[in-house]
Amino acid sequence: MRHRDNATPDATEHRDAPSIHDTTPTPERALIIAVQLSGTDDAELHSSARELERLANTLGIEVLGFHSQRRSSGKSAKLLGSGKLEEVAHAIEELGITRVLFDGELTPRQHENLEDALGVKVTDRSGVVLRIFEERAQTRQAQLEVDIARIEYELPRVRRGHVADDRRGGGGRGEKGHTNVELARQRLRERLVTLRRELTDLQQHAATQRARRSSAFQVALVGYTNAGKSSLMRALTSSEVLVEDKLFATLGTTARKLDPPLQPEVVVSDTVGFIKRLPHELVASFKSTLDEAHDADLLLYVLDASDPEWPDHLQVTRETIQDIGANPHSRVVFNKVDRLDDAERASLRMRMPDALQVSAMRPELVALLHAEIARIQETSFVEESLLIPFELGHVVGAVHEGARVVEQHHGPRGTALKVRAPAHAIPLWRAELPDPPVFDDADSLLERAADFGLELMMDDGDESLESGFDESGADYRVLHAIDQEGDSWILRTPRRLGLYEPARIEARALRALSDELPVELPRWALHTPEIIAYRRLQGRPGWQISPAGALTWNHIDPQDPSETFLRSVARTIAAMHRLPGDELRAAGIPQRTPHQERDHLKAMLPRALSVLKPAPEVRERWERWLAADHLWAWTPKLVHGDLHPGHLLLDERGQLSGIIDWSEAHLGDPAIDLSFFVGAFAPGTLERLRDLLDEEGAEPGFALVERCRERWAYYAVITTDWALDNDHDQALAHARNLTKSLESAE
Ligand SMILES: Nc1nc2c(ncn2[C@@H]2O[C@H](COP(=O)(O)OP(=O)(O)OP(=O)(O)O)[C@@H](O)[C@H]2O)c(=O)[nH]1
Ligand SMILES: [Mg+2]
Repeated sequence: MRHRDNATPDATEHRDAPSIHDTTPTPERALIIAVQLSGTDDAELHSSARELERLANTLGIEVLGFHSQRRSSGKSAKLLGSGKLEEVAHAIEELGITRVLFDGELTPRQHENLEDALGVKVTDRSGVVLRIFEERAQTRQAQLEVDIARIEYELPRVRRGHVADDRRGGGGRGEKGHTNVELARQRLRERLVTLRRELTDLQQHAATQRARRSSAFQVALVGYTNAGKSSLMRALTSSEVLVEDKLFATLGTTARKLDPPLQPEVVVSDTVGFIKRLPHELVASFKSTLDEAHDADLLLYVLDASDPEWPDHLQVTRETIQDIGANPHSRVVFNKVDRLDDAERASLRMRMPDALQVSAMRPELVALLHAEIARIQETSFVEESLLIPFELGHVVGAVHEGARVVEQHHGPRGTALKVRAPAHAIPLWRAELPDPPVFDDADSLLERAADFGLELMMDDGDESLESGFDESGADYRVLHAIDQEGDSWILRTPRRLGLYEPARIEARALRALSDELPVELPRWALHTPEIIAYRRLQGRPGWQISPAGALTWNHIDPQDPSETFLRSVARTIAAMHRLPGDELRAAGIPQRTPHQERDHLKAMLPRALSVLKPAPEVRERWERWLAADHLWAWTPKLVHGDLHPGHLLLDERGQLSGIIDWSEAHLGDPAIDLSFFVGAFAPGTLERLRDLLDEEGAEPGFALVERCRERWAYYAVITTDWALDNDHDQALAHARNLTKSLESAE
């Protein structure tokens, strides 16, 4: 019965086991055995065994029974007690069992002992999964990954005096005995090196292939095996992808165009299914098959709605995706809802209101998924303008293919295209264009705006504005301009290169927020690395600082801010707190968790201390705040990040009508925006504002007043850090004054 003299048990099986392609009428009959360790409850034990049964079915093995035993350790050489072994041996007799499947991983020693005790072949979980992977590996890459996993699985087992059998050749089949062990191992290791090298080459090739189509919006279907990923893929792309009611129908990924097509193009990728407790030898090869998920713009977590274990499946899938460090926008998709009745669908909707309910078998539901993909693609778009010199006509073609062109302007220096496209696509085209200049005179900036079709003149009619550039900002020069109709515009141009990426984040934040808040936000009509232009908003900033440093307040009295003003602020902040974090992250708005924020602030302290040399009690105050865990338990909310009165636009009555400069916007500590009410207004203002925030339903978190006060006290450190980075003497002087005021307050 046993053939173990010249091969490990698993390797032997390959010769004996009926392949799933065999027409053999009698399927193998198997029992599953398991060890129940303390800490594993019955439900887990059985669900894992059911999964192993499905895996076995995939290999054409029929499972006829299940035996388990509670043990304190899975490490003993015999694994099961002798009584249990007898019970299993008896069942083997009774049912005509030809194979025992162990739901776990066996050491080579345990493997041997079990086979000796039971008299039939034994396969552990790794062995089963490996065999499925081998059967299903279709692409060369998948085959290589599985071969590598197989050799890694075999290598330690050669030690037992058996020479491993590398099924795909080269491993030394038939070589025998202890004397050849070292030689056999050496060969396996050499083979491993060759396989790995080939795999690396192939992966590089795959990566370049991905890069080539990456101006397309990429959707990846991920999820548990048998959830219906391949079926959905086929329904979404009208293509033939292998679909089978077996686990692991898909190994290796495939990518196809969404059908009906969208503009710009959407590519859908299918991926390998997940399982719980993936054998460790296979983890690496499995994860490498998830590269597509890594690069995706949208991940669809596909769940089988008719499988009661979907919550587990979702968790496993999410954890693995996190492990590989992928963090794109994602949606949960329940598939196979055709198998549910209305009540079941309603209850799923209660549990997962944001999940889509679809069925690969129902075209009208597939159409819903198609529409959702289109909607999410749309939210991923950014709107920017490109000026393409006439000699680079091929870029115009590429842009038309990969973007939605919303405006086109032919000027003397080239074709200007205003496009809406996935954020990652635009830099690909920009890379082919000449670098834009830095503008330090107003006329050439206006001329550049005209190249994009925006005809503006300098605004020298308004007495309160400086003519020419406003040079007060550290990063941008600002120009006030008017158009043909006399409407006012703001033009921003960076003082240096390298501000394009932060500006893109600001653009995405503005796009995501512009219709969501009860006040006006800038709408960028022109966005390029060198110019940002928008219509000036109504209202006046709460304060203005003259070039000489004099501060004037508009429409509010900082000593007694009106109820109208404070309520309008509270209402806006409440609206910001209500925005769903997921959507904002998906729209490209960065997040800082309490942990990250604290580390970020801590890191500034040493340099600021050495420059500011504060009194000991001030230093202690700063350190105490950073160490007080209870003040760092807030939930990240949308914050403006630099909400001083100069960024608040007010109408005549002092009501907030607009907010400008969202360059620091992120998901973070709500106290950041509110701390200015400690620093810039009369004592007691923050407490008044807090009560209004409560009334308006804002969620700034616990201990708000203390958090704002301490954050304000730390503002001296933050300002110092910024002043040193930007070589800004005025800001440094300001930070010193703040520090002094803290000393006298103590
Ligand atoms: N009733 C029903 N069955 C479906 C649906 N979608 C898929 N199936 C069936 O579910 C089984 C698995 O489908 P696949 O598309 O191969 O699943 P997969 O997620 O790609 O599986 P792996 O490639 O193994 O990870 C097949 O028998 C499909 O016919 C659906 O919406 N409704
Ligand atoms: Mg599949």
